[in-house]
Amino acid sequence: MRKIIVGSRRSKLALTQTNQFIDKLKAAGVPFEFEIKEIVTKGDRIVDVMLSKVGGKGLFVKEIEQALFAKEIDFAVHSMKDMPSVLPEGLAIGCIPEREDPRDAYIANDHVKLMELPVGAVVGTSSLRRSSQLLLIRPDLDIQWIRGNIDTRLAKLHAGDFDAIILAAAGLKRMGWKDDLVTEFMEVDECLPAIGQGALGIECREDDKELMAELAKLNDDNTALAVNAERKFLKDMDGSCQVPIAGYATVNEGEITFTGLISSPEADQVFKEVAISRDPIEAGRIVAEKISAQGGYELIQRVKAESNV
Ligand SMILES: NCc1[nH]cc(CCC(=O)O)c1CC(=O)O
Repeated sequence: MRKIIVGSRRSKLALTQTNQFIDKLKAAGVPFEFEIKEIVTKGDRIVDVMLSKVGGKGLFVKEIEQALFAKEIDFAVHSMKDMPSVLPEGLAIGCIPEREDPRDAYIANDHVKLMELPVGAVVGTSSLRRSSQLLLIRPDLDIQWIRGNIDTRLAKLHAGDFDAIILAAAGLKRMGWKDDLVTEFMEVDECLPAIGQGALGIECREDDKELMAELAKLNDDNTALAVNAERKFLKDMDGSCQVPIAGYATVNEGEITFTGLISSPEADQVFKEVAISRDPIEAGRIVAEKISAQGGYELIQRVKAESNV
């Protein structure tokens, strides 16, 4: 029986996601043995710098992709939202399993609701996407950067460093946290999720046909359609962590409804558009075109130029 080496970052969330996916493969009767090989990525080593300042998305995947090319590993389980919009030549997404909750979770000390926080309350997030959308609802909040894994962030919250924090619901649920930890789940129309949030992407070598065929068994067609629309938007907007970018698609009987958003970091300029199509690429492209036509593309270029000086 072929032994598949699975690469994983060594964070608790990454290892949990990897183990849960391997369990699903086993339950589907996939005829392989599995061994996990832990890989430390640049993103794991940088803890105190704002991610958007040090190069964004690629940080968590580069070392893993090198290990794939070197055949040290056969596949890796990524959070889709950490994956750049274009994969290197020779690598492929073997499957996109069913999506977890895509929403952001607002967690406050004493469960004080977002609209009931005192003026100037301190909210922790390290995501420009979350902070800019939060400022649209509560412009008075004092948003401060928070880094570290889920446990670290919760500890900082409970120690009183913050009045509230925002985390992805998917990470919390996969780690086994119960819903009562969360003060409010932010609905997607008030805080549009990150591209791919809640979804996993299984990355492998494109020429490993034997593995690709087995991975395909765990593909969730609707999640894949939705994520493809979201990632087309990301690609067309030339998205990077420097600009708040968000996107979320749902699929109903083959029809994809995709909403994309770009905003300035200060949230004084926000572009949000919707497209409906049966083709995910078209859905993503139309929203990107609409937003670009209104000045969204210039906004991205401006923010990029400013952050490079
Ligand atoms: N940015 C890190 C990251 N990448 C994926 C998740 C959670 C799981 C997911 O979104 O699929 C998280 C944590 C968070 O944003 O709270």
